[in-house]
Amino acid sequence: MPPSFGHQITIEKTPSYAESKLALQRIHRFNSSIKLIVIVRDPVIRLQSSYAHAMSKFPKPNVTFMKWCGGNKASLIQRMSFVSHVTNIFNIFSRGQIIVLSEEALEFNPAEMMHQVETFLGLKSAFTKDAFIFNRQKGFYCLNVNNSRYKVISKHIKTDPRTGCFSKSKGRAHPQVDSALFKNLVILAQPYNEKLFRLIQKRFEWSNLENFTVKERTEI
Ligand SMILES: Nc1ncnc2c1ncn2[C@@H]1O[C@H](COP(=O)(O)OS(=O)(=O)O)[C@@H](OP(=O)(O)O)[C@H]1O
Repeated sequence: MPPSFGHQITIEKTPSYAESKLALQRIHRFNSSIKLIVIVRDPVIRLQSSYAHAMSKFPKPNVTFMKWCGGNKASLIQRMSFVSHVTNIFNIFSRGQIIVLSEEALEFNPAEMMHQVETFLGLKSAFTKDAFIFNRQKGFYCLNVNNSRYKVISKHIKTDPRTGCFSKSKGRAHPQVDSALFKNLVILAQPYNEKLFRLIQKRFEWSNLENFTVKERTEI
């Protein structure tokens, strides 16, 4: 951890820590009052995102999303279920130390989500609505480079200074998904989503059999 002054807080971002009980226990030993921000995502979209990530690192043109998912139900469930990881976090840390947020909230309402994070961390509010601007080409909210705080914010958050957007690796095109496969994935994920919602005592509007639609961004 880099040193920080009394008026600063240090933030560290390593998603894989959440998947390791040992890492969580070691973090607790390091600082038992640390605050944790857990961001989860619609698991079916998360799976598409993992595929896009894997293909960009090691391109395999013949490996379609369906092939990549494979027929191993247990392995798919393992990749789409977050509840066991979040249970570990809840068992090791007290509830007041943890905030569970969704990628969807970050993607579609970044100002509101940043406000929640600032409140949770006990910080003064810095991110107002006009700190963000929707970029049609990117398809995401980006930082508003014309906002008076952009200069300060951009010292800490790496974005393209012309657009205020994250790099190409954030917001990759997702694979087109066959609707039968999508439905099967939704069915597999749903019981684990419900367990997670019960644990965290809030719900996210993730793909389910009632609102069933294949969400596609762009074909790759
Ligand atoms: N504003 C904005 N700009 C760009 N990307 C955004 C934004 N808000 C949310 N997201 C989603 O964040 C996903 C990338 O998150 P991570 O940085 O944690 O992923 S990774 O480290 O690259 O694996 C990335 O996932 P993919 O779309 O699957 O690439 C985005 O969907």
